[in-house]
Amino acid sequence: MSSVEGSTTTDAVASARGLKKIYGRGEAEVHALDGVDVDFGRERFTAILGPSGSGKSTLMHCMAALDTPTEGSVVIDGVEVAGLKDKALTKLRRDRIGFVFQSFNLVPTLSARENITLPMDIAGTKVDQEWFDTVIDTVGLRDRLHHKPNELSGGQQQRVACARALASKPAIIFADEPTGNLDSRASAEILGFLRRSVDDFGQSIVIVTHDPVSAGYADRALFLADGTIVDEMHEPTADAVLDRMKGFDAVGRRS
Ligand SMILES: Nc1ncnc2c1ncn2[C@@H]1O[C@H](COP(=O)(O)OP(=O)(O)OP(=O)(O)O)[C@@H](O)[C@H]1O
Repeated sequence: MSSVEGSTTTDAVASARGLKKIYGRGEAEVHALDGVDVDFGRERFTAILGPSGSGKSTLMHCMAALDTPTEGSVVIDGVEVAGLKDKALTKLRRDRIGFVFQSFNLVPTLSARENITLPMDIAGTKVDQEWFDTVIDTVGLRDRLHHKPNELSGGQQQRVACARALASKPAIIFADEPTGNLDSRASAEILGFLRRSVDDFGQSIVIVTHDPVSAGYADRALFLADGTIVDEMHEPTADAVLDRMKGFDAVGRRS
């Protein structure tokens, strides 16, 4: 087992065992994930950190069933992802997984409201109005619902993306550098909102971040290097995470 002791727990909403991802062949072969065992806790906020190229995005994409691992297993909310047929995979992604991208990924021709309800509209699921109201009030979007993405600031667009992820009450939300394109004030708003959705609504969240301050909002920080989990921290503070990151040398290993 290559993960650090303690990165697996019993009350997990998402788990990986022996996760490997190899890109390319022969001399161009890259082991982006090199045997990851990890559990993401239910109703917990987890941050994944690590140097550039350490495999953070690959791990997120494999966990969120957006990419297929070369080896190993991923279980989301009790469902083994490997071997699911297209229809079942689409249903898993739609019903149990939310994803927030660094670049917002909103549909430019739709209003904020339409973007938020789009996954449910496509699935033919009825929008739970009470929950919709709770979500948009929490992210402070009520007076922006009829605006198109290009009429919104970056922070507002990311709030729409977070509301879209939350609206279907997924088992877990993965967010890949959700504040990477935002200034510090908008970042704090988004992270505060993600934190509240864990504390108030019992949402489970995993984010990838380069930023120790962002990791400080999480319950747990995991550190990746060279495609494996090399360390973890419970109740991380920005200072403690910064100190830990200074312990990586140029290729990411603990110095
Ligand atoms: N589609 C791909 N084809 C080939 N190699 C890839 C591909 N995607 C990622 N890689 C390689 O896999 C490794 C891990 O990449 P990944 O994007 O997961 O790292 P990361 O930690 O998210 O990096 P960053 O912080 O820079 O976003 C890197 O060496 C990268 O070059």
